[in-house]
Amino acid sequence: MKIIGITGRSGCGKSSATNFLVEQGYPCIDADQIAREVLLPGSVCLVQLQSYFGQDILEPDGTLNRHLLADRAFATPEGTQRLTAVTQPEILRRIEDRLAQSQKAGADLVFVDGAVIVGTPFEARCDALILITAPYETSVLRICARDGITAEMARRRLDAQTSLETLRAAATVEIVNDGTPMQLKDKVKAYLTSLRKEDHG
Ligand SMILES: CC(C)(COP(=O)(O)OP(=O)(O)OC[C@H]1O[C@@H](n2cnc3c(N)ncnc32)[C@H](O)[C@@H]1O)[C@@H](O)C(=O)NCCC(=O)NCCS
Ligand SMILES: Nc1ncnc2c1ncn2[C@@H]1O[C@H](COP(=O)(O)OP(=O)(O)OP(=O)(O)O)[C@@H](O)[C@H]1O
Repeated sequence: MKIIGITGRSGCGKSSATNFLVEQGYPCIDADQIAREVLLPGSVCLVQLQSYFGQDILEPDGTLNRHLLADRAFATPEGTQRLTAVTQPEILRRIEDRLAQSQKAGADLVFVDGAVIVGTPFEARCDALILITAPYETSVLRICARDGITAEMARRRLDAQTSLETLRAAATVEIVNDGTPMQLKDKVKAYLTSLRKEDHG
């Protein structure tokens, strides 16, 4: 079974590309969705995050205040590293569980969408890595529109993430999402065609 990672910095269009692949019937594992499951009320990871980022990141009912944690964790590269160190082992374990299920179901190809693949042990599990990119200020505008945060917060989020140079060095292919959503779909389609050619040639 071939594993293809889809990565890129915040707001580049990973989810948009993955949604298209799901529409086309490809099995996709969403690492952000798994990350949400890992931080449900009562999880051990939440307790560890609280001790570093503050007791108030949890609401009185035990749910995570995602905005507050994001503000604190993405404020510095160290904070982002700490967030990753706490959550990543459990996220990777759950991704492996889902991959095993896909393999059992007879899938020959699985896509894994994750902002944090490069530099993790999961990078070596990927047979290919698609990097989605968009111009910096385009990403800022898209993040602000989607999440209702200020441009300053969006830039901070981007600046705390793995550099584009590092991501490019690890990627098999780069898809530049600087046009319309339709153009992004066309680029993903072209990649799928090249993949089929590779498999049959
Ligand atoms: C801090 C949290 C709660 C903020 O949630 P919120 O809903 O506000 O934002 P969202 O999850 O959409 O993340 C915003 C952007 O930051 C990226 N991001 C999330 N965590 C990290 C991280 N540890 N390092 C770098 N980028 C990250 C996301 O993929 C996305 O591009 C959330 O990002 C989180 O739980 N992060 C830790 C888990 C993780 O590492 N997720 C990435 C899995 S691939
Ligand atoms: N080509 C495009 N033109 C206009 N808007 C776009 C385009 N691609 C994506 N978007 C929008 O930009 C926002 C960010 O895209 P998306 O959520 O796919 O990025 P992402 O890489 O998954 O982000 P994150 O890692 O922050 O979750 C979304 O609201 C999406 O609808």
